[in-house]
Amino acid sequence: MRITFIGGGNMASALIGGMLKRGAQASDIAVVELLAEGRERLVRDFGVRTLESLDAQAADCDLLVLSVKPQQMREVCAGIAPHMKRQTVLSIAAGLRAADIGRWLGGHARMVRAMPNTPALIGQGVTGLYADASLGAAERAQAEQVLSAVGSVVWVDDETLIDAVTAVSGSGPAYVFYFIEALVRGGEALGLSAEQARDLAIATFTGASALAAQSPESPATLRERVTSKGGTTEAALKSMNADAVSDAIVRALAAAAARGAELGDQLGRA
Ligand SMILES: NC(=O)C1=CN([C@@H]2O[C@H](COP(=O)(O)OP(=O)(O)OC[C@H]3O[C@@H](n4cnc5c(N)ncnc54)[C@H](O)[C@@H]3O)[C@@H](O)[C@H]2O)C=CC1
Ligand SMILES: O=C(O)[C@@H]1CCC=N1
Repeated sequence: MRITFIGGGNMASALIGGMLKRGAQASDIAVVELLAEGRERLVRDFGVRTLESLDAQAADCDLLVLSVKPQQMREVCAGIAPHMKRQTVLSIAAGLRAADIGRWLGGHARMVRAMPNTPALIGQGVTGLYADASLGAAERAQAEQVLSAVGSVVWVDDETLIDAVTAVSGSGPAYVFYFIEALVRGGEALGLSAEQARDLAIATFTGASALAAQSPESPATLRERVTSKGGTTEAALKSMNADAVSDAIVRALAAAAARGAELGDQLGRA
């Protein structure tokens, strides 16, 4: 499958890096990237063909991945609309609806929306996928092939749920890093070195995540197992509950999903 990325930034690099690690051929991948330093990095890191703007050869691909910022998408689509034929188009942009992107591409119908996340870089991403019910199985499989090379995939059958996926797992790595940063800060405040606190915090996240993934028990039960009556964990969780940390996280996810819908409304109007 020949794939052309439009936009070679953070997320496209995570997808390309993951795909190459899983055996994809660099010669099957082209990347249109506006910035010269971005193109140099893509060639150096991945050995893929790079271009400043789409040419006929790169447009003649099986899958066109739109990986620019939502605010850049409409202008980008206007530039590639004359090249559109039967390619499947995969957008990873937050918020933007498939129908609006299809319209900007001159009435293109073969659209898939995906919301990946950055652990794709090490093959441990998770992606939510959506396509209109009218899209064929072969086109769905093309999109799924890219994303499943860099982690697991979850299809949703209602496009609004992509904003929920964005809130949970698209943005989610940032919350995890935020939590790790807080653990490190707390550990340092208690006298550990930065390095010790970092090692302990990251290993705890890795271990607890793996335990949650492998155990038949729910996260709530696993949490209870750590929490001895009258012990240290109980003291910490009481403090978190007093600060309504769980509710704050639920509100944060609602803010992320609302921002996705707002981006779709604002940018899609154009
Ligand atoms: N960073 C993340 O964790 C995730 C990002 N996304 C989505 O992925 C998309 C890209 O995000 P990032 O990679 O983080 O942004 P980024 O800013 O790192 O990458 C966008 C790239 O597109 C290039 N670009 C801009 N206009 C262009 C044009 N006309 N032609 C060619 N290239 C052009 C920019 O120079 C830049 O390198 C966004 O729509 C975002 O919503 C989705 C899931 C996760
Ligand atoms: O922050 C953003 O808008 C993008 C989408 C999900 C992760 N990064």
